[in-house]
Amino acid sequence: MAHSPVLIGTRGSALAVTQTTTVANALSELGGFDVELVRVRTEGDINRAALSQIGGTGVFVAALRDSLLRGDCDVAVHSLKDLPTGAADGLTIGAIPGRVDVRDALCARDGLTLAQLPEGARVGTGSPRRAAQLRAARPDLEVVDIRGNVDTRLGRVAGLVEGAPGDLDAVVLAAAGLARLGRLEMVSEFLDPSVMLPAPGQGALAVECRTADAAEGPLSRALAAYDNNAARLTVTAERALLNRLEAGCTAPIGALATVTEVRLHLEAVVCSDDGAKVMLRSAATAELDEDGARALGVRLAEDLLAAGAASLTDLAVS
Ligand SMILES: NCc1[nH]cc(CCC(=O)O)c1CC(=O)O
Repeated sequence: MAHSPVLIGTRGSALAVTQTTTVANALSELGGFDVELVRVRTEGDINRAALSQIGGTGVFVAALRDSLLRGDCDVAVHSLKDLPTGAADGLTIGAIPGRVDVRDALCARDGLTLAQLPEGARVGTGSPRRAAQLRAARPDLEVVDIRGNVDTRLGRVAGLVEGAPGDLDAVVLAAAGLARLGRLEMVSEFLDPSVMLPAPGQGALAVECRTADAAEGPLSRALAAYDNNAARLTVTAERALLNRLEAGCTAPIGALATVTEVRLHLEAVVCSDDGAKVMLRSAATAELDEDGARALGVRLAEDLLAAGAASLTDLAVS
């Protein structure tokens, strides 16, 4: 084992391979071992149905986890926002690297901002969270359900990608994914979290490994060194909220934690999924430690439940 490379599992999409390569290089450098990428196809890549209809959470994740548990890879790299909040038997999140831009980004034709889009403009997103917040900001927009990888979605915007005719005025994508793919020039506006709260965990990666390998050895040391405290605290708070609401990554819930000098601040929104312009938004702060972060997420979730969050969206069914 000592001389064989550490096998790093990844989905096959351009975004996944880009972010996994970043992680693999960092771990190799920190741990002084060789790494090798292992591509794993996931249900989310194969199934073309609308993401919200594939059923259950973690469609991008299950195959990578199976591969870890079988020993086909030693480490799996996930986009954190795609990772179900429940613990996986025998697996541990060994590292959460520093977060990149957490915001959602509007990629519109002709450089238009959200405010500049003409009345009735067609905006594509497959995310109920983005759809609800778009409708709240601009009730006149026509929100169009789209799927596909980042390039496919950008190609839907008229005049944005050469050779793609495009049938939409804009799409909304995570700035993080666009940045990792070198496509930030497609962004016409970075949406402020006061308008569009990102998904819990957006802009963060999870480096998962077998629990037994997290305890000792070069891989465990590399993971510990790669872990970023602010990223772990903010993601812990956001995911504790999501978990308490018993919701998954397709629920119309936004959450963003930020570290101020001495406190952790968490803001969240629960949207109604019937297209009505109803949202519940709340915020709270806590001490800067992992228990405090978890408690903060639970507390804010309970505030939202007390305010009627469960009547806005079907929270128990992910
Ligand atoms: N649900 C798909 C997904 N999962 C992770 C990212 C990239 C952004 C990130 O790492 O948070 C994306 C694309 C998108 O939402 O635009």
